[in-house]
Amino acid sequence: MRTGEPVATAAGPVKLHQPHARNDGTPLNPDWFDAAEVNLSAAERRAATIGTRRTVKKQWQAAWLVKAIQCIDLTTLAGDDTPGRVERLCAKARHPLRDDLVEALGLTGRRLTTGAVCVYPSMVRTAVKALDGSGIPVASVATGFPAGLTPFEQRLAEIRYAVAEGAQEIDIVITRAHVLTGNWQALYDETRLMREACGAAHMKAILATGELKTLTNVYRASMVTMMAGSDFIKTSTGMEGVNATLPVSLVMVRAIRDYLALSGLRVGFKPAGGIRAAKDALTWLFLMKEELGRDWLEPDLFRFGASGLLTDIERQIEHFVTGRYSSADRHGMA
Ligand SMILES: O=C[C@H](O)COP(=O)(O)O
Repeated sequence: MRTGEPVATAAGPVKLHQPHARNDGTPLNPDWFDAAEVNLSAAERRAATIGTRRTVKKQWQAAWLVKAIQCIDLTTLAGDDTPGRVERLCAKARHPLRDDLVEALGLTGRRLTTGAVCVYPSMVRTAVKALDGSGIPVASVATGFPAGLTPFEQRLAEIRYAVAEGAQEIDIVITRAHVLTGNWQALYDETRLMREACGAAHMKAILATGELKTLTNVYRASMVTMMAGSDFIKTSTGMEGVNATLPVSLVMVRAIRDYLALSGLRVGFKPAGGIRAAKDALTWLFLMKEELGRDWLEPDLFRFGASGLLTDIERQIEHFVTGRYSSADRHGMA
């Protein structure tokens, strides 16, 4: 490649994070989802074509990968998280690519960061301090993540705590039982109260789709949590047996499209859990572009929840720039 040539134009220019208007929700409208039935094999067939319909190579691929970096919620959610690990993660979020790669991509002097850093509530303060002045928001999981089965008042208190510590985004988990028993009113009411507890912080609702049994349940839960005011809907905690998949993502983005058509309100999407390959990240970006359009390729409406994805993206960009792969352990994360 010719070095120094700006690549970040194929999927659009590198833009500053611009939060979109919030989703204030609507009343619970069962008419919007009661009759919905999702055909599993049709969803699987359509999902299987997404990665095959478009191939991007060389500088175009590098540009899409830069876009993917900007949309990552760089995550650590492990029992052995330490302040030191969170600080290293934040340093990586500020500076996701090595200087020589940034220069070769022609992006020197441009702001290139991940979309956010995502941590447990007790790590929010450390992350906020480490990201000071960077403009990178801290996202906190809350509400008894990952199972979401602590007493409800404690779940709300956890949201308030994370917000008070400085989190600008809260990733809540829903009560799966409400979906599995079809108690949409309870799901709506709980999610509304969580949204209230978030205050000015944007709320992402984690559906834990691997535990919802059917794609029809995924569609209905998506609609109800959007009506309750979720700013994003998110596939998974990363801790379920099955996490982000393309068929589930397709159903959720179609729900976002339907909700937009019915309410006029835009909701973001966050696939999370098990997304580690740069190639897979590209497939998700293509899905967003095809199903929802260009606006859903920006961090205000699209995020990857991922702990390891950046490692592979950096390797692929290094390969594009130098023609060689280095081993993954050269791209330390946390
Ligand atoms: O929300 C983010 C997920 O927990 C990340 O999952 P991952 O570690 O499989 O990338």
